[in-house]
Amino acid sequence: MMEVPVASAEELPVIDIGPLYQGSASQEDLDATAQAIRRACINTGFFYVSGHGILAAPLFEAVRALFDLPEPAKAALDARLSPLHRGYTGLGGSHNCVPEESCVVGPDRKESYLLGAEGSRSPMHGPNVWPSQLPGWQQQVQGYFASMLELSRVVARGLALSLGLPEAFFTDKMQDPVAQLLLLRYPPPPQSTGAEEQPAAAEQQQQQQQQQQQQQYVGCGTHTDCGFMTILAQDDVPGLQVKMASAKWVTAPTIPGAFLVNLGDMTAMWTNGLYKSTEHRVFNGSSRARYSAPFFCNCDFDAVVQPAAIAAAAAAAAAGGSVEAGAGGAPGGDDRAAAAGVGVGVQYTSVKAGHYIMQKLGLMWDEQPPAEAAA
Ligand SMILES: O=C(O)CCC(=O)C(=O)O
Ligand SMILES: [Fe+2]
Repeated sequence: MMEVPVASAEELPVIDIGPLYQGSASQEDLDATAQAIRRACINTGFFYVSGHGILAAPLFEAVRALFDLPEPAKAALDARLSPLHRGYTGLGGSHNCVPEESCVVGPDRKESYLLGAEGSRSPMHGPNVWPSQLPGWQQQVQGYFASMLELSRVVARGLALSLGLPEAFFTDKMQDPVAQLLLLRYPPPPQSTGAEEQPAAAEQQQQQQQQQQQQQYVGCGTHTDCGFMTILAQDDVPGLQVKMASAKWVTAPTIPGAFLVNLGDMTAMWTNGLYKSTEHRVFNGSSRARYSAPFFCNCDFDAVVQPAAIAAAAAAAAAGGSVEAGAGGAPGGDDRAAAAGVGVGVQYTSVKAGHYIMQKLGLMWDEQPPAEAAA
C-alpha cells in the first residue's frame, strides 16, 4: 500500500483513563488525564484509551464467526430487511455514517454488521437481528455493547472535565443513548502481493500501482464520524488512516489493550469547533482480512446539543461561578467563555442529538423538526 507512516505517540497519544474510574484517583491524576484528553481533542479529536480493563479479543472471535457464516446465512440477516438497517451488509454496501451521495471513491470494500440500542425509547431504538445459528453469540455481543456504553460514559466524564464542565455534563445526557455497534471485515486487495516482494528497480511503477490499488480497494472512504464519540476496537491488522491538522495522513497502529476514541461532528459543533472531528479512512494493504468494530456512542435522542450551554457552563466554572450545566444560552458571555477556551463566537443554535444524527445519516423522522435555530 501507499506509504502512510505510523502515527507517533504525539500524533495519536495513548491516555490512561484509570483515574476516571470512580474513587480511585487523586485530583492531580484526574487533572493530568483531563489535560491529556483536552490536548488530543483540540489537536485531532483522536486518542487511544488504556486502563479500562475491557478485552476485545472475545468480541473478535464472535466477529470472525459471523463473517465466516456461509453466504445464504448472511443473506438471511440482510440489513435491508430491517427498518433500522440492523444486520448484514455485503461487499459494496455504503458506509454507515456517510450518505451514499457524498461517497467520493465508490463503494467501500467491506462487509459489515450493524447493531444498535434496543427498546423503543426513540426512533433510533429497536430490535437487532441475531445469528441464531451461533450459540452464545448474542450474549457475547450484547455484553460487549454494554461494556462499550460504560466505557463511553467514563470517557465522557473525562471529556467534561477536560472542558472545565461539571463531571456529569455529558453523562446526564447518556441515560439510554442512541448507540450503534458496527462489526467490520475488510478483505485484503485481490492477489495482494506485498510491496516488499517487488524488485527495487520497479519502484516508481510499483508506487503507481499501489496508489491505484488504494483508490480502487478503499475499505472505507474518507469521512468524519457524525455523532458524539466513536470507540474503535481494532484487531491485529492495521489500516485506519487519520488526517493530521497538517494534512499529513498517518496510520493508527493497533495497540493491544487500547481502544481508539474519536470525536464526531456533533461534538465539534457542540464545542463550537474547539474539539475536532477529523477525517479518516481505511485501506487494508495487508494480505489478511482486517477486522474492526467501531462503537458509535451518541447521546440520548432528546438530549439538547447547545454550544451556548457548554460555553456558559465552562465560563462559569472558570469564573468559579455556578451556572447550572445545560442551562440556557450565554449572551454576552463570550469573554468568559474565551477565558475557558470554549465557545468563542458561539452560534446560538440548539438541536436534539437524535435529530442531528438522523439528519446526518440521511434518515427521516416522523416528528416535525422543531425550530432549532433558537436565538
Ligand atoms: O474500521 C475502522 O478502523 C474505522 C471505521 C470507521 O471509521 C467507521 O466505520 O466510521
Ligand atoms: Fe469513522
